[in-house]
Amino acid sequence: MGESAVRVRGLWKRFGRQVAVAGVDLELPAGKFIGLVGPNGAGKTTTLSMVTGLLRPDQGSVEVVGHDVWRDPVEVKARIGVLPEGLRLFERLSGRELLAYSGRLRGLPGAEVDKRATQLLDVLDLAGSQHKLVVDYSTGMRKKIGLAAALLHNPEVLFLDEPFEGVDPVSAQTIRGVLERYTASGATVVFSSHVMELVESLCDWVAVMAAGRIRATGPLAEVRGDAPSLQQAFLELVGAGGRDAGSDLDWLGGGVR
Ligand SMILES: Nc1ncnc2c1ncn2[C@@H]1O[C@H](COP(=O)(O)OP(=O)(O)OP(=O)(O)O)[C@@H](O)[C@H]1O
Repeated sequence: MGESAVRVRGLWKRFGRQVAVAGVDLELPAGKFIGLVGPNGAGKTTTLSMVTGLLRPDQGSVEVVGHDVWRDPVEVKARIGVLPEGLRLFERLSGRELLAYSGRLRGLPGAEVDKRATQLLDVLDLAGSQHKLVVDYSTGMRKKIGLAAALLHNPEVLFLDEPFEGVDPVSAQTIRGVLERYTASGATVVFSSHVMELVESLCDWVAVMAAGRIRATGPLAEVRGDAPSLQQAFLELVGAGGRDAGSDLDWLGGGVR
C-alpha cells in the first residue's frame, strides 16, 4: 500500500489564549488501525475536528487520501466516515430511518441503503431496536448507530473520537470485530482514546499526543520500545512516569477527619 491516508502539516489551533494544537505534523499510513492517544486536554478532539473538516485550523494544512480537506471538502467528505465526540443525531428518527437518511444523503440508491442498513443493524445488534426513536437509545446504542451511519457509504478512512466510551464489553467486542474486518479489507481507521490497553490491543500504529503536540508516532512496537506496556511508554513520553499520585493528599483516608 505505502501511501498516506492522512497528511498533516504545521497544524495550529488556539481558543483565546489557550493553545489546543501547537504545530502538529503527522503522516498516517493507509490500511492501518491507528490510535491517537493522549491525556485529557491533549488536543486529540481538536486535531480530529480539523482533520475531518469540522473545525477550521488557524494555520497548517490537512490532506486526506490525497485531497486537501479545506480546499477540496466535498471530495474528502465523500471518502471519509466520522463518529465525532458528543455525537449529535437526529433524535426524532428511528435508528433505521437515520440510516436511510444518511445513505440517501451520501447518494446511495435506496435498495442499496436498505440492504446495507439491514446488515449493519444486524451485525451491531440493533435490529431489535431499529424502529425505536434515537432519542430513546442508550449511550452505547447511540455510538453503534453513529458508527453504522459513518460506515454505510463504505468510506476509505473512518475517524472515531472515543468510540468505546460508554459502551458495554459485549458491544465493544462487536464494534471491534466490525472495525477489524473493515481494516482487513484495506480501509483505514483513526480513533482517539485515552485507554491504553484498548489502543495496545487494537492498533498497529499509534500517535501519542500531549499538550497540543505529537510526542511519538509509528508502529505500535516501535513507540512502545523497551517499555513493558504502551501505558508505561506513554507515561514516560508525556513526562508523568515519576509522578507520585496523591502524595499531597495526606488528609485523604487514614481515619483522621
Ligand atoms: N471550543 C473550545 N473553547 C475553548 N477551549 C477549548 C475548546 N475546545 C477545546 N479547548 C481546549 O483545548 C485543549 C484541547 O482540548 P481537546 O478537547 O482537543 O483535548 P482531548 O485530547 O480531546 O481531551 P479529552 O481526552 O479530555 O477529550 C483543552 O485545553 C481544552 O480545554
